[in-house]
Amino acid sequence: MTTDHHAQQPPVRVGTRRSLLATTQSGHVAAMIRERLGRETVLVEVTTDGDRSQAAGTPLVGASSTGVFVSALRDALLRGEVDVAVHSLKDVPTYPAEGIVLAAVPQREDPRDAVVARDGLTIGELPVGSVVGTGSPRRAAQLHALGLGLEVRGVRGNVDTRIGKVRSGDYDAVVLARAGLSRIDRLAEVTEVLDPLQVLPAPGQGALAVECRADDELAEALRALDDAPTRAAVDAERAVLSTLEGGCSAPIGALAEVVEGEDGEELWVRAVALSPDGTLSVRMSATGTPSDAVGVGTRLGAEMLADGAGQLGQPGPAATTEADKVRDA
Ligand SMILES: NCc1[nH]cc(CCC(=O)O)c1CC(=O)O
Repeated sequence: MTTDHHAQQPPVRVGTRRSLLATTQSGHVAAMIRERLGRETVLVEVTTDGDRSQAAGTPLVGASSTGVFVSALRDALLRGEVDVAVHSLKDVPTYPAEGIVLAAVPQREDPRDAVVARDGLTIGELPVGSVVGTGSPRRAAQLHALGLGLEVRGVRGNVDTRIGKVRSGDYDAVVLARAGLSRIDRLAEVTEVLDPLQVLPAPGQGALAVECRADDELAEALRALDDAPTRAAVDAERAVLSTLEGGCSAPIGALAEVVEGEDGEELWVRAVALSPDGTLSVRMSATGTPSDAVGVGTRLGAEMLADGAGQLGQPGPAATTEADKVRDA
C-alpha cells in the first residue's frame, strides 16, 4: 500500500472507558495500531453504566461489576461508533459475543498480584488482624488460605482510590494487579509482588483484549498486534475458567506460560479453585503444547472438577454476601 492510500483511510476509532487505567491501555493499543498498521487513530470515550454507578457511589455488586464495563464498549462497537474495543482481558466473559471477535491479545504485562501495604511491609510481615482490602473473592480466598489471620475487607474505587485507603490508614494493605499499577505508573507504591505459588492471578490478568466487529476487514490487520505466547497462555487460562464455570462457582486462579523445552515450546498451566473462606482448595497443573492451549486448559479444568472443585463454591456461611459472588473486582 502506498502512503497516498493510507492518507485516504479514515482513522481507526479506538473505544475506551474513561478511567486512567482504561485510557492508558487504549492509548497503548492505539500506538500499536499506528506503528504496526500504519493507520491513524482516534480515542473515543464510551461512558459505561459501571462508571456512572461508581461516580454516583452505588455499590458495584454481582456479575455486573465485570460485565457492564465490557458490554458498553461492545455495544458501541456493534452500533458502529467505534472500530476497536480495548478491555482488560480478565474482565471479558469467557463466552463469545455475537458479531465480535477477539482480534488480538498483545504481549502481556507481568500477570502477578501486588501488595501495597503501610510502612513498606510484606503480607507476611503484617500483624495478625491486619485489614487487607480487596473486592475479589479469588484474592480473598487465597489471602485467607495463607493462614496469617488477616482480616479481608471489600474495597471500592479505582486503583488510585484504593492506594489512597492505605495512605489514609483505613486499610493496612490492598492487593491489586501489578499490571494495572505498572500501566498507570504507580509501581513505586508496591511493597511486595505475590508469588503465584501462594496467590495465583485471575485468568487473563495483565493481558489486553483487542476486539472488533467480526465482519470488519480490520480483524485481519489487527492480528499483527497478537502475541502468540500470550495468546496461548490466556487461551489455556480461560479454558480452565470456562470449564470450571460450567460446574463450579468457586473463585479461580490460573496462570499459564510458554517456556522453551528440550523439544521446543511447552505450555505450562497452574490453576486453583478455592472455597470462599480459603479453607478448601483444589490445586493442579498441566503441561502441553501452545498449539493445544484450549485442550490443555479444558482437560485441566475437567480434572479439577473430577477432584471436587465443583463442591467448593456452594453457598455456605462464608459465601452469603453479594461481593463473594463477584469473580474478580
Ligand atoms: N478488576 C478490575 C481490573 N481489571 C483489570 C485490572 C488491572 C489490569 C489487569 O489485570 O490486566 C483491574 C484492577 C486490579 O485488579 O487491580
